[in-house]
Amino acid sequence: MVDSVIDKFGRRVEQRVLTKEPLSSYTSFHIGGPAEYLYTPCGEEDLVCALRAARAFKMPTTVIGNGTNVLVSDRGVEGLVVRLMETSLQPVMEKGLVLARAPMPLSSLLDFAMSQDLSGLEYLVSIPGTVGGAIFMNAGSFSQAISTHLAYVEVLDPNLEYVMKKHEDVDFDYRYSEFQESGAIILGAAFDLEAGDGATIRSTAARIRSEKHAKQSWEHPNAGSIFTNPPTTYAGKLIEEAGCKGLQVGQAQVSGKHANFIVNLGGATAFDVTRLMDIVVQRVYARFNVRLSPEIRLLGDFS
Ligand SMILES: Cc1cc2nc3c(=O)[nH]c(=O)nc-3n(C[C@H](O)[C@H](O)[C@H](O)COP(=O)(O)OP(=O)(O)OC[C@H]3O[C@@H](n4cnc5c(N)ncnc54)[C@H](O)[C@@H]3O)c2cc1C
Ligand SMILES: NC(=O)C1=CN([C@@H]2O[C@H](COP(=O)(O)OP(=O)(O)OC[C@H]3O[C@@H](n4cnc5c(N)ncnc54)[C@H](OP(=O)(O)O)[C@@H]3O)[C@@H](O)[C@H]2O)C=CC1
Ligand SMILES: C=C(O[C@H]1[C@H](O)[C@@H](CO)O[C@H](OP(=O)(O)OP(=O)(O)OC[C@H]2O[C@@H](n3ccc(=O)[nH]c3=O)[C@H](O)[C@@H]2O)[C@@H]1NC(C)=O)C(=O)O
Repeated sequence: MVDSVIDKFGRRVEQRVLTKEPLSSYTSFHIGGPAEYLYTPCGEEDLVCALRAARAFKMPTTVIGNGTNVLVSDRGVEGLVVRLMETSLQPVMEKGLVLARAPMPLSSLLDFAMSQDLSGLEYLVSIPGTVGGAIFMNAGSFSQAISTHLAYVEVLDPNLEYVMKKHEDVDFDYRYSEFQESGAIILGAAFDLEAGDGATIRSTAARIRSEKHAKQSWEHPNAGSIFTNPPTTYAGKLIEEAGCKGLQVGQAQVSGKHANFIVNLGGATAFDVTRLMDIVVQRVYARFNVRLSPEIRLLGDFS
């Protein structure tokens, strides 16, 4: 088996490739079957090397960050799964911009901004993903999003060419970035932040963090909000009013604390979660004539 990994990816990449690795260990839901190959690159040259190899073998490629907004199929994911998550990375300042690589945890970016008394990212507190995952999802809260203070994004386009895109040339919307359609891989980003008062920045972040922890469900593995909010209302409100709080399929349950969270009570499968999501969608539709759309990204085969 090791030989075939070397044959496919070469010696440079081989040591960091795991075969048939359960993805449940890499998702906040603690759900998911095996990746055929799971690769955590050591820098961008290695990443490109592995992607070229996958391409040469016509192998499908899937990118994950910290796995906090994904539901991975019980059958796992075919081909190469690239995990872009690296806790040792730190932001740097250059020409007045804060530069962050995609695999960096958002919390490191926030820590850095706070240490420099820079304001603008406080609303990203307690979002447990990476910088890359947050840009892909245009993550945010309280009507603010990571795109707000973005100066530019560096990506690998589908031809594996390096491209730098200015903020104004990227299509962003609520929980949407054009990367969800283009297939580009986010490598890094630059943020244009404002100088602020350190104490105010920290107290705002602390307040947002405690508000989120008070409302949201952190006691069992989950993936944050399951559905996006419809334009003029809240998914959690509709799900609660449709009588779905506490509804359970297998070990997956609509949280009793926040109805737009599904929690894994222990050993839930992706099948349990998708069945539960279907029931919630049907009940909300029957009651309010509103069709909820998933925010979480489904990876692997769900047919
Ligand atoms: C307790 C909890 C609270 C949360 N609160 C919030 C919140 O307040 N606001 C909010 O918006 N979200 C929230 N989330 C959801 C989630 O944390 C965010 O969407 C986060 O940005 C996902 O980042 P990630 O690195 O975990 O991405 P992943 O879940 O690993 O991936 C998400 C998607 O991004 C793609 N992707 C990841 N990295 C890259 C890359 N470098 N290039 C291209 N594609 C990439 C993946 O293919 C996948 O489709 C919460 C989740 C949890 C568990
Ligand atoms: N100086 C100040 O006043 C403030 C500073 N900050 C800083 O900003 C940075 C970002 O803060 P924050 O985003 O809150 O990140 P943190 O890394 O501090 O995480 C906050 C807490 O949330 C928990 N958590 C994260 N993800 C999940 C999950 N999926 N399910 C359950 N629990 C989870 C963590 O638990 P676990 O450890 O188990 O992962 C941790 O206890 C931090 O470094 C923090 O120090 C934030 C607010 C105020
Ligand atoms: C967690 C995520 O992001 C969160 C983000 O942290 C918070 C920050 O306040 O705002 C959004 O939640 P949300 O819209 O559910 O915010 P909340 O303030 O908890 O609830 C909105 C409204 O719904 C009501 N509500 C919520 C949950 C519930 O069980 N019942 C209910 O009636 C609340 O009372 C409130 O009036 C984001 N979710 C979406 C889909 O936009 C995520 O995207 O994964």
